[in-house]
Amino acid sequence: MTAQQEPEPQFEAESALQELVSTGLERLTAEGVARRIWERDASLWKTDRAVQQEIRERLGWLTVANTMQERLQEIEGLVEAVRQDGYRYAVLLGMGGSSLCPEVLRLTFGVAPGYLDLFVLDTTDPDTIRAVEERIDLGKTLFIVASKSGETIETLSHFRYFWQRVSELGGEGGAHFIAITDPGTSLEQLAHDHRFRHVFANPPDIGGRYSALSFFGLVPGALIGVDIKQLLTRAQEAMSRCSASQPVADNPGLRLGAVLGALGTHGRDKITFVLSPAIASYGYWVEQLIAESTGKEGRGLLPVEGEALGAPSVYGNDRLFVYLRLEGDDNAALDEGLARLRTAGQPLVRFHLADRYDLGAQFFIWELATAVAGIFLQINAFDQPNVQESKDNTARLLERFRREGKLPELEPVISEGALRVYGRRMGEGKEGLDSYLQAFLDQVRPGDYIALMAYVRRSEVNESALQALRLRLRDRYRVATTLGYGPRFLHSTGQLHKGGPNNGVFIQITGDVKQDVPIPGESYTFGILKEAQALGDLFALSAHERRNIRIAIGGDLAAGLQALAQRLVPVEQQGDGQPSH
Ligand SMILES: O=P(O)(O)OC[C@H]1O[C@](O)(CO)[C@@H](O)[C@@H]1O
Repeated sequence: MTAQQEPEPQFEAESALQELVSTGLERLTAEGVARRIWERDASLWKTDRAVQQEIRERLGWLTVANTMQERLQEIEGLVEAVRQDGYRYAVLLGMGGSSLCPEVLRLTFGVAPGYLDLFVLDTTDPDTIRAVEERIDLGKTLFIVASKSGETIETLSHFRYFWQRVSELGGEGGAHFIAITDPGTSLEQLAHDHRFRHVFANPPDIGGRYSALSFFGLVPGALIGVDIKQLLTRAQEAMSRCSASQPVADNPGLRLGAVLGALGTHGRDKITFVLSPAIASYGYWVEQLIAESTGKEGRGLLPVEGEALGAPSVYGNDRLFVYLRLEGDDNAALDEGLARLRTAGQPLVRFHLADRYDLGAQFFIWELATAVAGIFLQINAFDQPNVQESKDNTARLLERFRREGKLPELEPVISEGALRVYGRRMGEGKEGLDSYLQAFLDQVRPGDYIALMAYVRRSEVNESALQALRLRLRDRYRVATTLGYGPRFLHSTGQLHKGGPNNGVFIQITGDVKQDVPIPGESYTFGILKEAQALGDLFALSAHERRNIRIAIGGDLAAGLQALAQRLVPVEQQGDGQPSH
């Protein structure tokens, strides 16, 4: 069969890897996995009865596209009403699964004429909150409070802040707010108490990261003018291609799941996304899906998103590349870079997207494939047990702040210029900044990954400095790298960091807050909350004996990041893998 005739996704690899996947597909066929998934047979993942019950309550994503086709009127009614009332902006307050699909839609489709411009607020960074506020007109802004559980601290803090700001305008504050949440949550109650304009009660049998095609993705999408009916239709087409009546070999979700599962359990566990520029943000969503679903019980797949393509020499044999190629986009450099990687023997999965609405199909296919990969990994792909640890640490730290008026201050192991480093002592002769950082990075082994966790504003300047640092580390150590912004990544790769295999090397980066923002009704500010989250996560990483350091940059962040890149990977140590574009 040629690559063209092969059903999607196409999988290109050496014969040994092809065989692993064929064996995986045979297993899926023999065990009737397609049928059992649609029958919601939770024994596919776990034997424990209680866990099976929990899993059954998380499989609503399988058919939610059908359910939502029936609920379009409710969404359209809201959109028409707010447009008529002159609203021009929407700000989504939400984390992880409650925010990532809306962000992908905004970045992929833009804003249609006459619709609302959408800002997604998924951080406690005070500078970012102020920056969003500066770009909107409060009187013409609709706030979307999105939380499945209704309990998420970031989201509730944002609500308090913006509720107060809107109240200062006078008039009916509730007209500026809608909620998306599960039935019966405290957020639903809060919305009623504050007379929100509307509450979308989401089907409760869907976990956050599987909720793209539910109200969580669709309401914000409709507000910016995305044709959500079309998005759902593409998802439904994918659902029928993945139905139990299809041969497994033609089922894109199962095929992809078999590739992820079979290769992932044989050392190729760094799923490296290469995305056409117009759909590059899809990586944010799929990163959470894979990391939070699979990273637990010491196992897991690492999604690598946003890492620019490099020369073959910078990659180890732990990668699986995935190319989502959007027809008509600027793909030349990616085509070429990937052709070189194929020649070098790297395995590759390809999907062709005819247009941007094909993302509707991709949402569904990746949800199914991730669930199937979970069968290979023998984990529950629908919980996130280790996220709670960081949250609990943060709650304890905030309690202490309430009592004592301050957070604990860590003692730096090194303080040099604008950089302060916190971590374990590295032994004699490693007391200087360079020797210490070198000793820390000397722990990196093939098959590891380096995670940059930056508690700074996601501005263009910071992003390009951090991406440059990331590539320097990859090219020097030839390992996969990730870049996450805190606290956003806590709801994405954060689960895998603590619950997955102990092959991560973690660098937490913090910067000074320019101007803090209060949280009404609390003694702590957003700045304190962010610091408590950063510390809480650091403690959780240490409790799991993960290799970690914190680097605090004082003063000018851009200059500090540049200095840091040079100290972590001095020019003379830089690798040879120049990015191919
Ligand atoms: O929608 P919620 O309940 O606010 O949760 C937000 C995110 O937090 C998590 O529960 C944990 O990180 C994610 O699974 C979820 O997407």
